[in-house]
Amino acid sequence: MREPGLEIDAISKRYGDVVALREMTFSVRPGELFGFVGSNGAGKTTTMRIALGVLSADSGAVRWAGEPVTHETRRHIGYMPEERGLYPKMKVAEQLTYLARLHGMSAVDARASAARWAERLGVAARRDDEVQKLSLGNQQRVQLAAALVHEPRILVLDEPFSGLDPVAVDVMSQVLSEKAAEGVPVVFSSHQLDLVERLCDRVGIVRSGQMVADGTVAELRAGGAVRLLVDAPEAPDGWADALPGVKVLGREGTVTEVELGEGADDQAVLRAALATGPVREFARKQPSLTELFRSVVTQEVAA
Ligand SMILES: Nc1ncnc2c1ncn2[C@@H]1O[C@H](COP(=O)(O)OP(=O)(O)OP(=O)(O)O)[C@@H](O)[C@H]1O
Repeated sequence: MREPGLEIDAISKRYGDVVALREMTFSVRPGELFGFVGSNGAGKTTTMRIALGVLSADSGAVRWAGEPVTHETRRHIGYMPEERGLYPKMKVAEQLTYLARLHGMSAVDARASAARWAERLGVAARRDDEVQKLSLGNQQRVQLAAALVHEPRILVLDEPFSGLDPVAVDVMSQVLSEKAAEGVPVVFSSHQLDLVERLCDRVGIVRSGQMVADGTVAELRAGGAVRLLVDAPEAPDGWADALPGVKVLGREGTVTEVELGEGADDQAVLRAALATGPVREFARKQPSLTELFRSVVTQEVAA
């Protein structure tokens, strides 16, 4: 049996009349990079805060390696809060060392770890500067160093990529992949879906406080509708409109994009295209994570 890792089991949470989470459920295995995506207000931050224990759930459980998460377990979680949490007037190295000490490291180990992570995240030259004097992107690098400095066994990061320049995005991506390769379960939220698609082993899409899709990008694709690209240069406008179960999504130049509904036949689309003249291309289109996400969010509006 595979190690269970971090399990979020049927967590519900209300803020007064607002239902923030409804039986939110997912798990992140050791060594897995899990992308947590959803619209604004879908419940990602609330879930992460509950996993960390800074907020309590109304019901449900958070487990690590099959056991309820305790105060002791939480010392081994590296957390990057959305609201960020650095002391503005403390110097970079001082702050990282302090946070490592707070998680139980010896003074010597804490200093060494602070220096190592400052170097790795490209802020070593600013080690003696107050955090408030750094640019926002550099503050964010320090924030990631703060989440990593005590060598956590679990990483929970709330929008770690927001506001970073492309070089910092690369550094952050590498660090997260390395941590996962060391066996750490890594969960992070992001609205940058191209990045999530590139980086993550698994993705969870949250809608209105519930996990509505959870799997590898390939698995999520398999659950979505089939789309076809048909390049038929002589086809008149509307050539595919009357085909049963077929929805025309658009046409660019000579290429028409269609979506196949329940019971629709791709061969019927091909025959209809050939009836108009030559067909230069007839292919299945792989939807991007952004397109999959949009279709889930659209279902929300339709529901
Ligand atoms: N302290 C609070 N008091 C009242 N309602 C809250 C509070 N915190 C969050 N909410 C509500 O709970 C819901 C979930 O919010 P949450 O911040 O978890 O979403 P999110 O997915 O992290 O959003 P975003 O992508 O915008 O950061 C929203 O409806 C939000 O307005």
